[in-house]
Amino acid sequence: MTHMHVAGSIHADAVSAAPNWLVKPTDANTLVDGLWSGTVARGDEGAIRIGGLTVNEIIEQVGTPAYVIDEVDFRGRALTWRQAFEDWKVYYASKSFLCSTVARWIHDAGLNLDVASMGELTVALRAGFDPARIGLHGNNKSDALLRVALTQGVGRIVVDSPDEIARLERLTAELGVRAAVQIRVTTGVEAHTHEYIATAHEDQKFGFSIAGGQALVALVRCFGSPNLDLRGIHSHIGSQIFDTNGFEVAARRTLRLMSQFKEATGVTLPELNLGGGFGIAYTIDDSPATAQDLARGLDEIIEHECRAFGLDKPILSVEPGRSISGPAGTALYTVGTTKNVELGGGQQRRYVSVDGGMSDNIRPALYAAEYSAVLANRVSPESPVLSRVVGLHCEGGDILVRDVFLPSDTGIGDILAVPASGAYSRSMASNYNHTPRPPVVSVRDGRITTLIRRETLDDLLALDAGLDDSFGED
Ligand SMILES: Cc1ncc(COP(=O)(O)O)c(C=O)c1O
Ligand SMILES: N[C@@H](CCCC[NH3+])C(=O)O
Repeated sequence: MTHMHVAGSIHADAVSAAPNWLVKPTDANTLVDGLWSGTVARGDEGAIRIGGLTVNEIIEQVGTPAYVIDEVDFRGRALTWRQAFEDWKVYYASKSFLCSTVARWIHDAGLNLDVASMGELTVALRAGFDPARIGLHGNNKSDALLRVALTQGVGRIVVDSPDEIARLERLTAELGVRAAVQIRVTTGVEAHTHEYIATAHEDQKFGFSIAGGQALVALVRCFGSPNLDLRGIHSHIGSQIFDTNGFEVAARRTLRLMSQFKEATGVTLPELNLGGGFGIAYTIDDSPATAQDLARGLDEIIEHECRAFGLDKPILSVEPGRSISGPAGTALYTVGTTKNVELGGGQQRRYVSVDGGMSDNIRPALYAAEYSAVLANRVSPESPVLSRVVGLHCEGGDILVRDVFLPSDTGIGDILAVPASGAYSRSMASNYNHTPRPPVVSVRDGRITTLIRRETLDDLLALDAGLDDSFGED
């Protein structure tokens, strides 16, 4: 199995060599392979085209900032994951991006769906997603959420704590139903990613510890519980991970736990879910594995470990989110102001302010995540200069792209395109500074479809219970 570099597009102290995206390119207009969704290319007129439309045509209809999903790319990726992991169940992690249309695309492609809140579950059910193909996550699921899951027939509930086991026992008895459950375990794997998105080390909130013994206790307790149908184990080690060693260690530790459970009860657990977290390319330094390579590698690991523990191969699942939705999305912004800052030693940095910012992409501020950007509405013959793409919010840390070379004449009214913006951008967007959230549109064969409309100031004002309705009227 391939062993990739660690940290990917997230700044980590461990990254020592200067990243390639800090090397001045000969032509800043080039669209680097691997960063853009499938139909993106520069048209003859120089503007970027997505789904058969130039960005100029797209923004004429939807404005900026906007998230643009390349429908063919998104649906193609979903299908690729399902085909690559053919004997596995593939759950699309809806937290990366969900709306009713996306839920239907995922359903049509034959994938299952991972939801982690009442909101995500509600969108999925309202979109008509088969509840039996939904897995429910969360470290603090409320009675109300569990009730909906149990009454609607959600396929798997991934149990995260002893309190939740008790809650499920009470609710299943009350409702007269059984719940198919997996136990979320922490494997102690230190995933090589930003600490905020690593989830399998011991000192964090998710799951039952294998090393501490709580995971085995939880499994045995659920096994003995008449209304709980214990199906297996769930492990998720973190997100934006390139180094597959972590999955290997997690597989070994979860299978060892399965063999301990077999020793204790005589029963082989039928299912193992290895979670998501597979890295994607945000900059030219990221080289993610293909779904086919990942499937082959994970299969080999599981088969090897099952032989070693004398276990039958369980029914396996993965839960990719970012690797399906991320590369399919491009964010478009309009440049509003620029300024040059002297860095010393004759160096300059050009600040390029756009009409969005940390409210539509919090990842750079939250994880020091790196992104790329290009001038999208035209090509420029001017020399590339070191630039920083910043937003319009009242924060010095309101950075969208920390370091990028843009043509020196990039200026007011130009459009910037940021690739790999389909995951955890809209889904983590906020209304900071009372900023309405951008729309999400899909494009395909020259046609634009609104998936989520642009929020308006009226949407925001409607929540303000203290406002006089007649404000602004004559
Ligand atoms: C339980 C679980 N499954 C799947 C995912 C999807 O992760 P990613 O979008 O990085 O593939 C996450 C998010 O990290 C998660 O918490
Ligand atoms: N939100 C994170 C991923 C982790 C979320 C799920 N555990 C990101 O943007 O990378």
